[in-house]
Amino acid sequence: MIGENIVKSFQVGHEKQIVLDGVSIEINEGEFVSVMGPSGSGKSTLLYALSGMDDVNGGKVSFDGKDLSSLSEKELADIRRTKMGFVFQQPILLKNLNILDNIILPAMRDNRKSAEKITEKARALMKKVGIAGLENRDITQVSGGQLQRAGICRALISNPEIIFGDEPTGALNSKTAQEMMDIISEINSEGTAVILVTHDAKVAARTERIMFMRDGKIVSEMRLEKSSGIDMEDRTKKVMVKMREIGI
Ligand SMILES: Nc1ncnc2c1ncn2[C@@H]1O[C@H](COP(=O)(O)OP(=O)(O)OP(=O)(O)O)[C@@H](O)[C@H]1O
Repeated sequence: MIGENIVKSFQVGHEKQIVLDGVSIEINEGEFVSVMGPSGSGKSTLLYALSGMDDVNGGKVSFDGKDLSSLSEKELADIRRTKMGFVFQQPILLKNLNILDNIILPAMRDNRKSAEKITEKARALMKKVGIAGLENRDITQVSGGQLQRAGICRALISNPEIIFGDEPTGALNSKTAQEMMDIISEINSEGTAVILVTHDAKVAARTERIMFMRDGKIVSEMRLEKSSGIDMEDRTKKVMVKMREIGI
């Protein structure tokens, strides 16, 4: 996925507010990237631009060699549904469906797959993230951490190439957040690229590359090794030093 010189502005009253001011970013296959920066620096807007959820005012976003702006609404929706997965701070699940039906919903629109196969996959994912047995629960009958795990299963049901996470651990306590990061790291180690926005140095320290944003620009970048077997405390400290250095 390549974003070249992305510009995004919003009209607020008579004023035009530039929120992304020429951002270029490349995410390689299977990479694990995070975006940090002060509130309002444009992190979520960048995720929306890269995933085609929002159009851009300048520059170009390409995915699998295709310029997103050249695609029809349907082509774009198909790419989002089959190649991209989304995890938000609060999972967007439907109230009138149980957990299992919420997870399988995006894949049920794919005519090439049988409902049985999709359900099988959903059950395997639920087991993997530790929520097996909650299939028939209503979304109001599970904890925040369990709901977030269901959101991850839903994001993974179509085997996406990339997962976009907008503060995926933001609403969780620190223990559950780390468990969630274990799951996301495992998904990444199996080949899915991940880009996530976070305020948490501990979360960013789990990734391989951190992009730091300020006022709609990427102002710095930090590379870390693949995280397995590395002292996370030391890694987190390094991220915090960098944050302090650039004033975040
Ligand atoms: N639809 C919109 N209309 C007008 N302004 C918007 C819109 N969406 C975002 N903005 C503005 O763009 C700026 C960047 O917002 P964005 O949500 O990308 O920031 P962020 O870095 O993700 O912040 P946070 O860490 O608080 O979530 C903010 O000033 C916000 O008010």
